[in-house]
Amino acid sequence: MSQMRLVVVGASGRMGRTLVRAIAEAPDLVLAGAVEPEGSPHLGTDAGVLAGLPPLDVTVSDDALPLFAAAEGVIDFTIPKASIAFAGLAAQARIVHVIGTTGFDAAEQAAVEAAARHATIVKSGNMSLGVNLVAALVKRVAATLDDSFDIEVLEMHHNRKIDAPSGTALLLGEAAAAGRQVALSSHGVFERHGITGARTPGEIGFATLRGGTVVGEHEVIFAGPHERISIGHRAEDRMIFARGALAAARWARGRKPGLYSMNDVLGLADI
Ligand SMILES: NC(=O)C1=CN([C@@H]2O[C@H](COP(=O)(O)OP(=O)(O)OC[C@H]3O[C@@H](n4cnc5c(N)ncnc54)[C@H](O)[C@@H]3O)[C@@H](O)[C@H]2O)C=CC1
Ligand SMILES: O=C(O)C1=N[C@H](C(=O)O)C[C@H](O)C1
Repeated sequence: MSQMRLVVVGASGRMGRTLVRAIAEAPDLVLAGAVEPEGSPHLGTDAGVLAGLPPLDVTVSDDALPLFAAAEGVIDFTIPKASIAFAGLAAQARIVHVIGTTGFDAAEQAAVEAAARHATIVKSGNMSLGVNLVAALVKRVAATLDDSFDIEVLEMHHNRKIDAPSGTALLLGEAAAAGRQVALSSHGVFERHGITGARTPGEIGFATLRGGTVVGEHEVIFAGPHERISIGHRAEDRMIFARGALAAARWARGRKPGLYSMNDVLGLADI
């Protein structure tokens, strides 16, 4: 099979630069374009140089559509508003769209779902094998334990992160809720402050920490009577997310339109 031509949007971001390096090291993939928004100081710069590599002869552009039209996939770790716009363009160009962006509200998530009627989209709050395996374990443990075990989801990230709780924390909360056969929307507790009253059985609590350069740490605690189970994951390098996103693009190539997750890519759905 020929090399898969990929466009990286948000190419100057922390993940964008990591993705450019990950594509450069993959013999079956080629960087076909790099996009940043209008006004970015990086427009016109070589995407390889931006990522700390020798030049790749791909300059950063703010004109996504012609690049999408000449590619087979777009890898997108940007912001929700941009990802929705890119979903429309990817559908128009009939290319694979891998979305790693987090922080979507309900309306934005609905817009992605609508785009997936015409586009092949893989979207996940965390593209790493490790976190998706942890999510499968969390679902299993939550299904096994009753409400006498309180579930709390903890996360810590670097001080530049703009959304909370993290996409991964929500993914793990959804896994716990699915195991318990409840909706996260009715059982999730995202803030505690002041005289909150005692914990309601069945709550799924979230706690967010921000500081320094932490790549991403998550822990799900099942706190029961006189014992506590803790399942966690520590990301040590953004390359785990980038390689996961590239695996998603390869998997999605040639698949019919729809909204897929990393469970589909990794074959973890039934664990
Ligand atoms: N699903 C996963 O495995 C992971 C998801 N993320 C998520 O990816 C997103 C990006 O994270 P970082 O790279 O750390 O952020 P960042 O702020 O370093 O990079 C975001 C980039 O997107 C660009 N951007 C914004 N609007 C754009 C537009 N309209 N067109 C083109 N580019 C645009 C920005 O200029 C910036 O370069 C966040 O939502 C984060 O939570 C991050 C790591 C892993
Ligand atoms: O913003 C980040 O950095 C990360 N975002 C994702 C999230 O919101 O969970 C994934 C990873 O933890 C890093």
